[in-house]
Amino acid sequence: MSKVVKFGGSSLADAKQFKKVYQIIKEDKERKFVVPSAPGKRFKEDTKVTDLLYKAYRAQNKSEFNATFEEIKERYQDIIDGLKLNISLDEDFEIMKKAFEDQIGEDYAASRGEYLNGKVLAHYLEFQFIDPKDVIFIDEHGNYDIEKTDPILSAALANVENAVIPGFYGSLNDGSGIIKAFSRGGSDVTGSIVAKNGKVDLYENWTDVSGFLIADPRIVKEPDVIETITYKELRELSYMGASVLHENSVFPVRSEGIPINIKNTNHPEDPGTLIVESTCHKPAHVITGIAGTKGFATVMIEKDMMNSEIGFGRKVLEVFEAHDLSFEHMPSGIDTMTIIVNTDEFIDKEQDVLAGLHRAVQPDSIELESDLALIAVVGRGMKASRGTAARVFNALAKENINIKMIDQGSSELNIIIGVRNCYFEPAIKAIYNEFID
Ligand SMILES: Nc1ncnc2c1ncn2[C@@H]1O[C@H](COP(=O)(O)OP(=O)(O)O)[C@@H](O)[C@H]1O
Ligand SMILES: N[C@@H](CC(=O)OP(=O)(O)O)C(=O)O
Repeated sequence: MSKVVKFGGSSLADAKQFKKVYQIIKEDKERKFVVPSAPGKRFKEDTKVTDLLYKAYRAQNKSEFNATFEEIKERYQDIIDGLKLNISLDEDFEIMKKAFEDQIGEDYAASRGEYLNGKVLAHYLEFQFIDPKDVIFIDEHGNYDIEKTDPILSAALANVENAVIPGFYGSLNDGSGIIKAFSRGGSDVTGSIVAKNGKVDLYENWTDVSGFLIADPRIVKEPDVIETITYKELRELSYMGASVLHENSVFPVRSEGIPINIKNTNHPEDPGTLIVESTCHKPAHVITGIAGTKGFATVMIEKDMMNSEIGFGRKVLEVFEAHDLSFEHMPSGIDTMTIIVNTDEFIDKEQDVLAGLHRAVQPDSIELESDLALIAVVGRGMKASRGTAARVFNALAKENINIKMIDQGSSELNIIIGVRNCYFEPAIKAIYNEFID
């Protein structure tokens, strides 16, 4: 049996956390490959190193740049000193400084957090260091290039006893050697790619909570841990905002049937959450989890007899496509069609989109609102039980929360509800209390 272990930024925030990580790795020889993130927050108001790197790269003047760069250097020096390691990152910082000044690329800048942490961790563990720029290839949209990566990465891991492979980045897949990062939280994806190509039996994802929780612990106080969850359920929850695991981490391991175990670095004895393809384990509750995100906008298009106009939906969606906008949901009535989009992506393009829609489908009216939060109630147990939607609606009605949108897929794995941003937290609490005693 062999394992990949990914440690998130919270698990590697300072020397004290590094020591826990060392202990965890050294007590189990099966923990062969280690994927570290950049140092995360040491306390609530702290800044993640990745955010400092973005800040340094975007600095408006020399003094802001110097101050931020020094802060980053200190974060690593504190770790090195705290662990009494005989390693210097001076040369790396010199190269970085020059590259930042030459504005070599934001992804390069962000990736240095994982690169440096990987170097320190590999030295501490006395494991081989593998730079993902040589073995992981990512396309321009931030997706990993399976064909290019898999043969190279699996060959690189085949004859290695132990290795540290930093998370979050690789090279652009066009042969240029340019550093390319995944989207935020992407070290989880690296862990999954390494698990697949290292042909391991288990992917352990170590973080600061004892597993995937039924709801966000920042909204619901001490929510129950989900013991077992399927890849499908997990993807729904992480896509909708459960940030503990990147939504794209599912794919590489899913094709190989490798389970993911979410574990707590601060409480390694806790069993955590097991994420599997399929399971006979009955879920503890009708719903497995609740997650959501604020910040969506609705574009409500009204036109009499819309229902009889063949091609109406296609023409509407083509306008969004032409403006490089993806849509989240599309509830519709006889004479109305609503497109739900991410407000941040939409806001700068809204007037162009409106003009495009008028040209494309000549609607009677278009109404915009930008105050929507989406909440997903997810559970493989929903298929077998009746009245789940009614319970969700009742719970919200009792709290006087108006539902602005409902979407239930025919897979019966999830119900998506739209509420105004201000009802986001109360709605999650109400649903949690309805289903979890
Ligand atoms: N459903 C959930 N279950 C567990 N944690 C969640 C959930 N939703 C949000 N979180 C948050 O995700 C955090 C862990 O993810 P993240 O900050 O990315 O950790 P790491 O630094 O280990 O990568 C938790 O501290 C918690 O606040
Ligand atoms: N450090 C990167 C990548 C990452 O996955 O970090 P973490 O494991 O701390 O979420 C980020 O902050 O986005």
